[in-house]
Amino acid sequence: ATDRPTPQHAPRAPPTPPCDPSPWSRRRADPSTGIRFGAQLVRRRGAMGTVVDAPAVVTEKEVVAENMLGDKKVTVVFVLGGPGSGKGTQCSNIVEHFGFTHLSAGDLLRAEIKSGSENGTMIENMIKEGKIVPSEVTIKLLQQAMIKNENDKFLIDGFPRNEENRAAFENVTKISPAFVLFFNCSEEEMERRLLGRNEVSFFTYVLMFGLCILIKTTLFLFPTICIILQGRVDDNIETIRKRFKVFVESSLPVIEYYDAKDKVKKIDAAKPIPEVFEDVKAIFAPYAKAT
Ligand SMILES: Nc1ncnc2c1ncn2[C@@H]1O[C@H](COP(=O)(O)OP(=O)(O)OP(=O)(O)O)[C@@H](O)[C@H]1O
Ligand SMILES: Nc1ccn([C@H]2C[C@H](O)[C@@H](COP(=O)(O)O)O2)c(=O)n1
Repeated sequence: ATDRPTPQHAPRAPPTPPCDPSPWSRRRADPSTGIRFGAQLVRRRGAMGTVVDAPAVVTEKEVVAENMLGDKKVTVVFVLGGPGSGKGTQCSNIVEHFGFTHLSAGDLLRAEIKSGSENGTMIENMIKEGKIVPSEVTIKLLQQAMIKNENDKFLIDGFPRNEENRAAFENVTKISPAFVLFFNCSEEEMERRLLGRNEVSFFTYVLMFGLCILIKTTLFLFPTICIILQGRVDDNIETIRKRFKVFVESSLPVIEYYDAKDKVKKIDAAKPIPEVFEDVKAIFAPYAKAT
């Protein structure tokens, strides 16, 4: 054997076969969403033997134009920040003033649990543990929601939560965000807000019980009302602490990734709601609705 260096135009080795055929490896169109995938994602063994999603070799023909969802051109803003930093609150204001559609990844996952889908139990357990649901599940829900909606401007709230979310979304949809709105807030303040979100006074329970007696449906209605009043299953101190840890370890690196691309617009989210919205408004001014 000779010691000659490999010529630069040497034929490439064939791509490694996927070690786990997953929904990602389907090409062209996903029948349930009708979306043409611009890149194929396959499961490969990465460093240290971990399974990672990596784009496979794609031919030029298959590459879909940037920010096209099927045949639709879309503007996407990722809304990120710690749990309880006020993302949902401000998204409602942005929807009202700037005509965006709000898609909360957490809300879509909670709706999936309620729908009784086959993934429901897995999603519920992961949310209770404060963990991040596998990207393929969340991305599929986001894609379906964007396709169903006629709007072309979307606020994607609480996504991408980790590097896997980010890379998979970009690879599958070919969409990159116009910018990332980042709500910066201390853990003490976020904890106070989250615990407050689940607080329902004893008086409210008594009032509801009284109402149920009045309309003579205590047996069926009151337990249902209690479940609704109980609020989110993950707004308890134990899960909140886990969510903070996941945010620091997994979500902050995503914000740093976009920051390095100069795409992050950081908001001081510790201020009162109207003041935070003043800062948000300044950022969204270019998207003002024509009157
Ligand atoms: N600037 C603010 N000052 C005080 N309270 C706020 C502020 N913004 C939001 N809140 C309150 O904090 C709680 C959490 O807000 P919100 O649901 O908008 O946060 P979030 O970031 O979407 O949370 P999560 O990530 O858990 O979904 C709510 O009860 C909301 O009314
Ligand atoms: N990209 C996402 C977004 C949310 N989840 C799960 C895990 C979160 O704790 C939970 C609630 O989300 P929130 O409403 O606080 O944004 O939903 C996920 O796994 N992946």
